Amino acid sequence: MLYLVRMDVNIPADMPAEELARLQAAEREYSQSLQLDGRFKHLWRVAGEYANYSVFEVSGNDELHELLSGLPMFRYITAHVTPLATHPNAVQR
Ligand SMILES: O=C(O)C[C@H]1C=CC(=O)O1
Repeated sequence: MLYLVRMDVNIPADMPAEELARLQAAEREYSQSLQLDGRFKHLWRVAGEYANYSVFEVSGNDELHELLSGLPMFRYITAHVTPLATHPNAVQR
């Protein structure tokens, strides 16, 4: 199944810079491992916001939840999940 996920990231203003750098490095490593194994299909920054739109291809809700809750930044992320279905007018490429 395909899911569109908007993630809004809210890092506490008082988080020490070293802790933030460690968190961002862990996030990159985890995120890129999912991109490389093919389950994290797209990752786009929302221009001007600390937010992203992501597309995941996974077996279903449980696997999506497992991946999202594994994000090192999960506790600082508000995620809005939209399941995607096939549009009948979409040109198959
Ligand atoms: O948008 C962000 O920076 C948070 C995040 C979620 C996946 C990822 O690689 O970074």
